[in-house]
Amino acid sequence: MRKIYLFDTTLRDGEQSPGVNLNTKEKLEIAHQLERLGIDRMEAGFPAASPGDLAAVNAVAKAVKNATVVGLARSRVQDIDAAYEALKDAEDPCLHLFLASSPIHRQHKLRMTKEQMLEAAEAAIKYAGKYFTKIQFSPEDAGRTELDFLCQVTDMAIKAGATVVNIPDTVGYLYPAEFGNIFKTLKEQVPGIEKIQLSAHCHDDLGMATANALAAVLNGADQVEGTINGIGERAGNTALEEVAMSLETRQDFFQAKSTMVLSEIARSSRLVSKLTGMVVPGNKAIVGANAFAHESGIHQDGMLKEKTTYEIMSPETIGLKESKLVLGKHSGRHAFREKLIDLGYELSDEQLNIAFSKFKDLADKKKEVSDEDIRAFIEEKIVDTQEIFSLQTIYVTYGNEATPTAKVRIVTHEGDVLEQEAEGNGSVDAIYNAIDKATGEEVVLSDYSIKSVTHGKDAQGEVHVVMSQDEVAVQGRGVSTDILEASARAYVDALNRLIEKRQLNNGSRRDKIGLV
Ligand SMILES: CC(=O)SCCNC(=O)CCNC(=O)[C@H](O)C(C)(C)COP(=O)(O)OP(=O)(O)OC[C@H]1O[C@@H](n2cnc3c(N)ncnc32)[C@H](O)[C@@H]1OP(=O)(O)O
Ligand SMILES: CC(C)C(=O)C(=O)O
Repeated sequence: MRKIYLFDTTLRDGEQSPGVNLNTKEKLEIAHQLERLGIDRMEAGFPAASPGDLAAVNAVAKAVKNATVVGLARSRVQDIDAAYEALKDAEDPCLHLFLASSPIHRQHKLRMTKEQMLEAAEAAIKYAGKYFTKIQFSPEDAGRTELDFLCQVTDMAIKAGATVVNIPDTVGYLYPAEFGNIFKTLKEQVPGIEKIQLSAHCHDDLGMATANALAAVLNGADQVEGTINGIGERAGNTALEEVAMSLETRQDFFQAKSTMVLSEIARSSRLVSKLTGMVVPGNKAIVGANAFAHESGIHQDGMLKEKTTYEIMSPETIGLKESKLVLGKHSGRHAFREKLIDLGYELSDEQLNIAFSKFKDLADKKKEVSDEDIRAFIEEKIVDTQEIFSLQTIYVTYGNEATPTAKVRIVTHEGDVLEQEAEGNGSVDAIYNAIDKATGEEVVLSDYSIKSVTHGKDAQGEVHVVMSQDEVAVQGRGVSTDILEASARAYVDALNRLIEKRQLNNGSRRDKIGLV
């Protein structure tokens, strides 16, 4: 197996993400985590950018013992001097020099001819050779550079003393076959190429940063550059966790490996996200919240039977506890039953069917059904199988200048339909008056409270009521994504408990119910 060196530039190119600014303490925290992650080389910053960055690179250079610490510099004396100042205390320092080689950059940005570019880069590499034994040279925008000129640049860099030549697809322009071909060509055509390491630095403008880096590996690259979570200038860089997991998962194909400590991936991702403020998208490969989550019934059933049906990697490998089966509107009975068992509910098949249809109703209203949601409706509905009254529909008319009215339809356990309409001093009061009229019950409501049991905009509201009749007091509870529905359910629940109690004491008073 060939070893692929990992060069992390979270602290340099990653920090170039708009809005990201890491202070020395934060850079040190990430640097230490990168050491735990087993990164070979880490680019700590661009010392000539500011005194603050010079100090931060210096702090990382002093602190890091298990990786090469790299500083970036333009091909200018003052940048190289600043980098030397920053890296002089490192155990294993490396200078990263760059100068653009593409026609667009030569003509418009540097205003240099090919010859001037070659001369300036050569002079810089030679000057840096006085201070550094490890020098990486990058022809910026190599991806859009004439291939024969890129061979010339690489040849010059090797002869001037570079130890690594890094090929950047600076603007994420190339396709994997094209990028791979650059490495193949350099390997075939540049004399002495075997004396140095070749490296790939890709950007994700067309979503191909990882694919391009892996194409480079297949064509002889020794090193891949990237960042944690793929952060970086514009659309970002190759995500190193994607490269390491690709090499691990498809060893059969790549015949190469990295020494990344895979179980530190999740922790590294969380730390970088926290300190940079860059949220990891849920669907991000490897480290997104959904990368090991399954929502649909058929997938969940497959996962419960054999995980490899829908997972090519295991979450434990990257330091996560386990895969998640997320309950939502696409979930099926297998996953639902498993969740109930996890939550400590053992239901009969009949109860499971009732609960499953309740769950589907709720899932139609909510994006994701949480454990609290399930507990709420299981405790509300399954425990209470004896329903004298069940609420079928409510309609409420409300306007701040009109009297609220409510119309309810209730079905009794014998199948009778009770429908009534009433006014009230508020929507809830109107609902309760309509239920009283429909059921014929005379009760005193002594308490009403409402709270949210789940989170977010589609949270479920839980209503508690306390009512009494002839000195018998009961509580009722109702849960719904709609607070008026939760209020109605709590009231009907309390009525059912009241009647149950009364039946136990006195026998049935169904004669009082006003049927429609
Ligand atoms: C592809 C990459 O990611 S490269 C790294 C990009 N990162 C950064 O730029 C972050 C740090 N940069 C900075 O803080 C500033 O740009 C500095 C301190 C480096 C330079 O600032 P300034 O001196 O004000 O120059 P400014 O950034 O406006 O312009 C860049 C100059 O460097 C030149 N330049 C660009 N790249 C190189 C290079 N590799 N070698 C030599 N000169 C270069 C430009 O042609 C331009 O020169 P000019 O002033 O003669 O026209
Ligand atoms: C400095 C170089 C390697 C760079 O960041 C790029 O070209 O994207």
